Amino acid sequence: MLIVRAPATSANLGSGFDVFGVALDRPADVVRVEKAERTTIEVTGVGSRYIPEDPKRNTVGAVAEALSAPARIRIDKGVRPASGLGSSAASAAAAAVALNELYDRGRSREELVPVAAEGEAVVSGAAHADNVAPAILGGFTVVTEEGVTRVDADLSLVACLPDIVVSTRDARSVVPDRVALTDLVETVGHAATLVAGMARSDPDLVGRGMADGVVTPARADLIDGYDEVCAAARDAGATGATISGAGPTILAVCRSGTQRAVAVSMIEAFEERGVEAQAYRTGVGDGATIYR
Ligand SMILES: Nc1ncnc2c1ncn2[C@@H]1O[C@H](COP(=O)(O)OP(=O)(O)OP(=O)(O)O)[C@@H](O)[C@H]1O
Ligand SMILES: N[C@@H](CCO)C(=O)O
Repeated sequence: MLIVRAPATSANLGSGFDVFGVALDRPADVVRVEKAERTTIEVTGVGSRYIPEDPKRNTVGAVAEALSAPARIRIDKGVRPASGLGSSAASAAAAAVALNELYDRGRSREELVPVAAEGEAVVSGAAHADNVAPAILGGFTVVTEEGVTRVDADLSLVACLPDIVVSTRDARSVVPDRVALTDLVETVGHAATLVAGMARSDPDLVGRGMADGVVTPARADLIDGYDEVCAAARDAGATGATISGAGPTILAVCRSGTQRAVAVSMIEAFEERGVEAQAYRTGVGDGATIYR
């Protein structure tokens, strides 16, 4: 048997829709795999009752198929599904790394990114890799058609998860399919600022670069209290806050020493709207890790 842990991830970071992603220290999924005649899946842990065990409907089933690696797969969920924390991607990434090792397929970590993205197509209809890339490689990642670029970064983060469910499929349906040139120019500026900030582990640049006037405003209505929670995070010392992935989690970047205050303020702002929430005090983390 092989055991692999893969982390939660936060995609988009505002200006990098379907391109940027970052691995978080926590939470994480743990996946156990054993060779078998055919693939079977068991799911336990956070939100497991909402996750199908049918290999055709679970992200790890698509990964096993793509690697021709049938297995008994047990998933212990630490990342709540439909959270905006790359729940489906964490399982897919862990399964890709585990099955590659179990069957000695010899794929590099970079080569496993499109394999794990096959799993994402099962749940959201698109094989986007912005969650699976950081879940496999760790750090901050930039995904394009040409491949993945990885940047090491060290940042203090808060991921605040309200008791609201937003499915990626629904959140994608509200994204505009055209942008004006002025919006494009502004987005390129923000995205470039964010990448420079990641390369320098500079929370001010990253926070500034998270601004986005295209996708985020269209999705903000799906999260009750979005504006208030972002404002509370900034007032408590965050340099920026935005929707994590497709939401409803809100990701905040913290100045040194402000992480606890940011977490508390975000929870309280949700509570003022009558929404329960929990906050992960986290940072930029490693990718999938194999435990034999
Ligand atoms: N192994 C899995 N883990 C979690 N969700 C899964 C898995 N396999 C299938 N799903 C389904 O995927 C959906 C959750 O994925 P979704 O992409 O909506 O959320 P997320 O991964 O938390 O968010 P995001 O991609 O925005 O960060 C649920 O409908 C769930 O049943
Ligand atoms: N980039 C994706 C991430 C969610 O899976 C989105 O925002 O729809």
